[in-house]
Amino acid sequence: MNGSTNLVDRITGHRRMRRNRKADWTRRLVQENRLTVDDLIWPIFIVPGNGIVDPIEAMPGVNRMSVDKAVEAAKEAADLGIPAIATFPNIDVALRDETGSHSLAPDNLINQATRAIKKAVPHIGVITDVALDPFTSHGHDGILRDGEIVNDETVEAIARAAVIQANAGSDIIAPSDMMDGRIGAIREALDASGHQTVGIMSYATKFASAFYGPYREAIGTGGLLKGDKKTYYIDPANGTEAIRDAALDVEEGADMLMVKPGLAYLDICWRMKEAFGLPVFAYQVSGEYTQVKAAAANGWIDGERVMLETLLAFKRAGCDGILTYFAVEAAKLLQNP
Ligand SMILES: NCc1[nH]cc(CCC(=O)O)c1CC(=O)O
Repeated sequence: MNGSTNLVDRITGHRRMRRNRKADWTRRLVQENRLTVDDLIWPIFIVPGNGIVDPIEAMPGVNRMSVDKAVEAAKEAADLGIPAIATFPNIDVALRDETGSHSLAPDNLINQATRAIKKAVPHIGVITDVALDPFTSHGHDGILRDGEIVNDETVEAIARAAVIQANAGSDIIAPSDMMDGRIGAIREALDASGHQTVGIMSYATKFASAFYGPYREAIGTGGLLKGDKKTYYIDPANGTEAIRDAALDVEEGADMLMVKPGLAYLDICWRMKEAFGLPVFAYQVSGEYTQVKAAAANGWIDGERVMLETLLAFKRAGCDGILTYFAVEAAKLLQNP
């Protein structure tokens, strides 16, 4: 067939997308988004004790670590160039109560971990979640009174806990509880206590999702949680409501925004970035991690490629970075592809 007058040339008018895809070098030249180690935040789980590395069954490759081991992990992350870690505690059940009061203990597990990590690895960022769920006997993120998660009292407690976390050396406070008014209250409390440089990464749009299952096993709230979190997390059906919720956090002084879960909410990532221009992070949560690991373990997908593809998808969706349990694995691959 005559190449210049063939059917496809007539249809496309000689515009062929495949020219830019024809070789590795053209593909590299036109690549729009790149994943780098600077995009990664590594969430880790802390348990009491010493020398403990306790595998989490539903999250193959992820462990609960005692503070000394968490310090080693933070060193490894820093050596790989990972900018920040996010810590989550699994505290003794005996220390959990209706109001999550142990969140206010200056020497609780999360604050111990922050102190130890900042002392040993000062140049890695430490992001601490300030929600009450690791500390409540019912597994909810707030104070439970007469079957209701009470907003304003929870906000007061969270703002106090934020100051205590900042005193321990936390660089960024990340409230994941979705109470109304918490960002403004935390900002005021931090500023009033001299922590003007401590940032706030708001879990601005956190959805009432089924993807959090393995995390609840990891911090030991799975069996405790009564009911669900639908009175404070966002309905997965609602995108516009999510943007409005994030807008309030921006007004109240959030420095960074987060979307959680990640992959099922890429539209929200994009809309947040467009709407506010603030740094936007996606949290690729436990259930997302587990899906990839489980399918890969069965030989049904190429786990490494799927991992990198999902992480890159967050960049394409406008995210500035990703909280991911894959952080170390991805960082190693990015160093030595
Ligand atoms: N404040 C709760 C909290 N903090 C982190 C996660 C989930 C993280 C994950 O699934 O990886 C959750 C959700 C929940 O248990 O309801």
